[in-house]
Amino acid sequence: MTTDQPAGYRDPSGRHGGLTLPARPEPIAFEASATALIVVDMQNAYATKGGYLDLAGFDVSATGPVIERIARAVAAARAAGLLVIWFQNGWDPDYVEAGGPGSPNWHKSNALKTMRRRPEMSRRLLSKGSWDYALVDALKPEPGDIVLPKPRYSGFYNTPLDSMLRARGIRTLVFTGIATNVCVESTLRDGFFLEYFGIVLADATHQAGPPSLQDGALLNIETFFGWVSDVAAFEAALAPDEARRIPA
Ligand SMILES: C/C(=C/NC(N)=O)C(=O)O
Repeated sequence: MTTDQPAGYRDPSGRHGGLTLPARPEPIAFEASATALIVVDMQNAYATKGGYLDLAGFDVSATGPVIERIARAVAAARAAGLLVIWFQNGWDPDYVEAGGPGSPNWHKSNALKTMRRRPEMSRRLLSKGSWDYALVDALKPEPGDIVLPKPRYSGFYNTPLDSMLRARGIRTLVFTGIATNVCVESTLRDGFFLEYFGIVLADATHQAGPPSLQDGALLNIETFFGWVSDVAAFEAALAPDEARRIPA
């Protein structure tokens, strides 16, 4: 849906843009040139059987359709000229970046806990260069995209993400990926504090844990931190005007 605002218009409230995305709790305006699509941690670790989440006992059996919908969102974003950013979560093979016992990450990371329980997995889970760390085969960054390694759940923590976004005038972040209740929500929350407008495409995300965590994360986001939409609505909002016109 287009508005009659002039090109380049910036609403001082930040809710700028000539495009409108139907979303909960209300539609949100955005501008393609000021929006990035973020694909969170679509690595074998999180989306493939035999990867970290699966080995740690989390259900990854429903990630196939999520991968397909992420591919659709990426294609729609690229066609409309949006910046696409791929997060990759993990650490060096010696896990120095993971922090030792002095870091809460060492105590809470289920990947690190799994490796402590099963030493034969050591250096395999979420370590840079491993199959587990690699993005799933079906999703491929292209030239012009940004691939951003991150060492903690939030993509803003100890990464150049904020300056990369500011340098490009990005104000709206559209999230896809895994896990809704961990790295997606953590990054969207940090973005909220840094004045970014965060939108989750719910059907292009998947939780770590029971489905109640997906529902809880989405409800929390739409109530307190951002907006929740879906891939079909995102595609329709980005479709060229002619595609939106109803035939006579
Ligand atoms: C549980 C978990 C989630 N990561 C994510 N990408 O949301 C982890 O990294 O341990």
